[in-house]
Amino acid sequence: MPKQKFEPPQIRRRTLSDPLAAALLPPPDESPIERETRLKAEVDAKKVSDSIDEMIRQERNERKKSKTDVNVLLLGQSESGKSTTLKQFQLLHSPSAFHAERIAWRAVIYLNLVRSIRRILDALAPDSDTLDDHDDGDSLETASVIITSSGRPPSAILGTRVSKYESYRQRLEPLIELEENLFRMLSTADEDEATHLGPVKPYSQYYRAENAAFNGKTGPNGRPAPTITIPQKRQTPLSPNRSTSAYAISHSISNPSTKGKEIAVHTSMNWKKAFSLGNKSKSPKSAHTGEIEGWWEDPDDPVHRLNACAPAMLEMWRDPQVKTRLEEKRLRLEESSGFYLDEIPRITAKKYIPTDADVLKARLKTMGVVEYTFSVSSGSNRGVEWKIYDVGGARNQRQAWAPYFEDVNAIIFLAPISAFDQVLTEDPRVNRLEDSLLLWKSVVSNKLLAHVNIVLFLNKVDLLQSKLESGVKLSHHMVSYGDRPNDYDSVSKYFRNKFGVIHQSYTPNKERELYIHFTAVTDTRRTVTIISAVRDIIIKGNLRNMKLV
Ligand SMILES: Nc1nc2c(ncn2[C@@H]2O[C@H](COP(=O)(O)OP(=O)(O)OP(=O)(O)O)[C@@H](O)[C@H]2O)c(=O)[nH]1
Ligand SMILES: [Mg+2]
Repeated sequence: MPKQKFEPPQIRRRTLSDPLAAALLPPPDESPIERETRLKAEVDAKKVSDSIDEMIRQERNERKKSKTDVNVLLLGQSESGKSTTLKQFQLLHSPSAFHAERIAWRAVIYLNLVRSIRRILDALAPDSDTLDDHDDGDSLETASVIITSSGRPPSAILGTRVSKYESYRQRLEPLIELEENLFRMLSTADEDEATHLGPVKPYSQYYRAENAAFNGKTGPNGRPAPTITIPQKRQTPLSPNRSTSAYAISHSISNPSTKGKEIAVHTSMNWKKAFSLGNKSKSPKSAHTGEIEGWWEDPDDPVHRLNACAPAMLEMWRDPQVKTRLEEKRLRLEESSGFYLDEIPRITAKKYIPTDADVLKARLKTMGVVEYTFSVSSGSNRGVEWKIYDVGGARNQRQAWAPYFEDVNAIIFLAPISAFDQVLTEDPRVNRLEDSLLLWKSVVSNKLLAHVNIVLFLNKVDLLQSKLESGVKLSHHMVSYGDRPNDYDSVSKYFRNKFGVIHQSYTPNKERELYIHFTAVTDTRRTVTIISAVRDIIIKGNLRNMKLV
């Protein structure tokens, strides 16, 4: 090996070109005593400098340790249960605010019920046998439809005739008009609120347009203010007529050609006010005591129409021929707003006030991002400020997620494992479970999220259980399941393993622990326990990450 050349002049020249280095050079005529003094001064200066560095480091650590914010992002496909999870957090941490808002959900619950009725009528219609279920994107949203190779439910071709169909249709006709009217009312209840129809724009477009679509309104951190979307079958015109009662029925707005469109209602601070059915609605307390007149005194309130139609609704829902027909069409209304059908007399009562459970089950599609802040007043998490972000899970909403990845400390990912036999509303060619698995893979493999704690909620286990018990076979929809037993234990373990393996294989951080819970987030008792456990996991994970930084 050739000897390396030593070239001091060059080095010296380069060093001298650096004014700081030149200033630090010892004087050329330095005596030994001066040199000793200088070196000692240098050692002392280094000690001071090191102790300052140490102080800064300690201060930074302290600051991190006392940092009180925990940001949690709820992720998952549409209808996975994110907003329901958020409602559980609200119910647990701000129960009085949650109760105060129950009344505002009345309109949404009415809409959910009326939609179920319309879907039953659609399914009973004699000519519906000739329809391919995919024609109606709306019905795919929540109904479980098993698709055969021909693309049609197997028994839909030869179906039971419901002898009283025509009578039901006529008696329930007022509800179809009421549905349209409720949409119109919700979207115009507050004149100051921006309301818009049509497809949802990606996040970037909202940003670029400087929130033109939101009338210039922005949420915290300059991010677009959130909106909530109610899926609807028919689009209604948006010409508020403030001179008439908010509930007056218009017979001229029916427009079936626009079915499947969605209506978006702005959800800045006033959205719940907008949903409170006008200024006739009174607090639950006054409703009970009867001190003040309530909405039921208003002849135009939707409750009267619902109340009048209740006997027909009840009769239809209990009709054995209807049950058989729905089974034939494989329309599983219990997976969506169907649960209100079991409560028709209570929900259509004139003085109906939604219960906590009703609110938890009310379905409103999220558009944009909803933020909820709370702090815990006792226990080891005391003083910690939590921010939970609930995003829209539909495909056209997912661009809005990325800006939240930067500050997030933990993700709760929801995968509805009951959905193995369903397809996406936004793309009926895609199986919902497959979409969940792909989404899961992209979240766990994301490098930006490498040090973010992830908690997985395998959700809707109640529906999974009843689906399996009713005989729906997982292997018909996931060939890889093979001939394993079709019971809840085996199926749930299979899903747990499937999601676990994806995390293990794709996470950029092999140290990351994955926490998996089987959940039914509409069930408050079960969910409260899980939320407490999750809070502790997140706090511990956060502390661990701080020590690593
Ligand atoms: N039976 C049952 N229903 C559930 C469960 N979780 C959510 N739901 C219902 O499923 C529907 C959809 O839930 P959401 O919380 O609105 O879903 P999301 O993930 O917020 O949906 P997007 O806002 O569209 O992204 C609601 O009607 C919920 O009540 C569950 O575990 N069991
Ligand atoms: Mg939601």
